[in-house]
Amino acid sequence: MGEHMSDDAVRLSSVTRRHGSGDTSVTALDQVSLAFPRGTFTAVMGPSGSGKSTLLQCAAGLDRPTSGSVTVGGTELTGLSETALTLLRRERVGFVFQAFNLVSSLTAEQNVSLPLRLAGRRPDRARVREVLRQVGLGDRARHRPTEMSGGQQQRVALARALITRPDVLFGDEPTGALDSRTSREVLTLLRGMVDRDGRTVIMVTHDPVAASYADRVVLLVDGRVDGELLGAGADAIAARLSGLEAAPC
Ligand SMILES: Nc1ncnc2c1ncn2[C@@H]1O[C@H](COP(=O)(O)OP(=O)(O)OP(=O)(O)O)[C@@H](O)[C@H]1O
Repeated sequence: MGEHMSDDAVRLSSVTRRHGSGDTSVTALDQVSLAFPRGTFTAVMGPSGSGKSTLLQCAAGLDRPTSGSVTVGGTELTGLSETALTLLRRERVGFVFQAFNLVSSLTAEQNVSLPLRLAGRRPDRARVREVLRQVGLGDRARHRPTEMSGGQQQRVALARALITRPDVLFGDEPTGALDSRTSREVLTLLRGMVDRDGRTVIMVTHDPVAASYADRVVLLVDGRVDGELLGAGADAIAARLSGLEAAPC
């Protein structure tokens, strides 16, 4: 198979990430193997400190595993130079965070164009407008973040993440700062990107309602995969999580 022919947008094989050394070392991820097939929406959940952010960071090439391997769109990240990793993150990976991280002095359109400019590419105005239309902000292209609601700002961040047509979109608590109605709007957009456009979404969340929009919930406990829920509703997810939180250490 050619390197872009993989059915998995992201794959982790026996990924271990240890911080520090000796007695004080912390194993944030312990032999984690997971595949994220193209065109699927996965939520990553687990108690605080279970390794969710570390998983996301390793999967996105922002952090390097101590051992094991990660592939994004069929490209093996182990052994890539910092420059190659930076390029990969710029072109093949999209991010949305809890804090929208928009540049306040720039309009929506300029914020969305930014990843292309950083990559030294000339932004195609029609494409920028098209992506803004896809997130329902076709009429806000000239607005600055301060002139928009939280939900609108997160949709600009989504458009910015999608402008390079990434292999995978990562969300670290993307609805954490939004009220429940606005969260639902953003989650419905993410769901639509997977269903309509075949995109791949991997999202860390603490919210069972947000996780219920995913096809699959991966549960982490102490840096290990503790199980998965497929097509589960918010109540079933909440029940499973409360079982984890109550478990003795
Ligand atoms: N840079 C670091 N140095 C030392 N330990 C770290 C570092 N980053 C993470 N850890 C530890 O690794 C473990 C996993 O952390 P991680 O942030 O991935 O968990 P999390 O599930 O995302 O937690 P939360 O839900 O609280 O954000 C924790 O014990 C954490 O203290």
